[in-house]
Amino acid sequence: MTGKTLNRGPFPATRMRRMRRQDFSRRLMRETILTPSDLIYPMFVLEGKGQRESIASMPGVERVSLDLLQQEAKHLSSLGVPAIAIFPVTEQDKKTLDAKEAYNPNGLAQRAIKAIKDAAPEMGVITDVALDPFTTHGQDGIIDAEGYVLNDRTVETLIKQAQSHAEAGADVVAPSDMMDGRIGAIRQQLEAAGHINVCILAYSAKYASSYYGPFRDAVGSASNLKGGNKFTYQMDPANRQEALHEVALDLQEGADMIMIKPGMPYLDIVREVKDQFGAPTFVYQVSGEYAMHMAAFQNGWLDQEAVTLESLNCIKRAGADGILTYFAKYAAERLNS
Ligand SMILES: NCc1[nH]cc(CCC(=O)O)c1CC(=O)O
Ligand SMILES: [Mg+2]
Repeated sequence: MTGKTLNRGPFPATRMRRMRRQDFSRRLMRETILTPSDLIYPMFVLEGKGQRESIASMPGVERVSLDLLQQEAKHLSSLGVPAIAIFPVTEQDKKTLDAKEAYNPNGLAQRAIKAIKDAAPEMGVITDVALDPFTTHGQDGIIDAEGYVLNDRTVETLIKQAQSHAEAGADVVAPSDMMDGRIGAIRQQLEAAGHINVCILAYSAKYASSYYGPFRDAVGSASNLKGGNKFTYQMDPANRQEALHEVALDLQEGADMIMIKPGMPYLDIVREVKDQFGAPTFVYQVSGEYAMHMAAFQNGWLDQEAVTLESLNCIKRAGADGILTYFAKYAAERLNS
């Protein structure tokens, strides 16, 4: 090193740091701005009154009865969160092999829809169309003697479930089951029944992910599943082109919105789907993603506010028009403050 002069090279005409130097110019060049309007809050609902249960693997998330759901809906509405996605916790004795509780007009999900609409009519209500909360084995469909999930037999039941949600007042039905042809079948049924303005949010590229563990604890399907998996219908995490194929089919069949799930490990898929189709694209930051963030926050290893908002902002930057996240309420509170 001694005796050598520093070669500075040509004087830089472009200094990228000029625009980063002050807050005003950082704000002017910011490409992605997260707002409460980007967020959808998934909520677990329970029977009863004044009931509130915590979920060990999802600190800060609770299962709540319908009266508390109504209070939450009003609060979320005042924060500017546009929609709630509801997930019923079905009592064990209502689970059957044919999952008929899924389309009970007085079922918990159907009453939850009405409860939200009564309390906060402006709140968008999104329902989960899938059979796993209603089957004794925790699979998303009707099974044969070998335990294989039967596609067309399951779709027959999903149609009834979606229609019952529409009749209860759902704005959006969201099939999360990954049966083939269900979007077209549900669309046809809704049209025939006069529910022409009910939207379909298709979980189009839903991967067979191990990040769903805490959700299965939350809805109580983990114990029913008995260590089983969903590899015969959900997608292999190794696949990319298959996701594009799935999205293309769901859009052809009449989906209004499509979803990629999980979120953060799958943002390459989000970008590609958004670029290729340009349709309203949603991302589910799932229970396992929430759990690992919370574990780090609770240990003091990561800063909760900064990391939460960064994670959501990055999902939006990747191409999401909206994000289902258990951080929706927290993030909207932070964004409003
Ligand atoms: N139809 C089931 C369903 N709907 C939403 C989730 C997962 C959501 C999450 O992990 O937050 C799952 C779990 C699964 O497929 O087993
Ligand atoms: Mg499909």
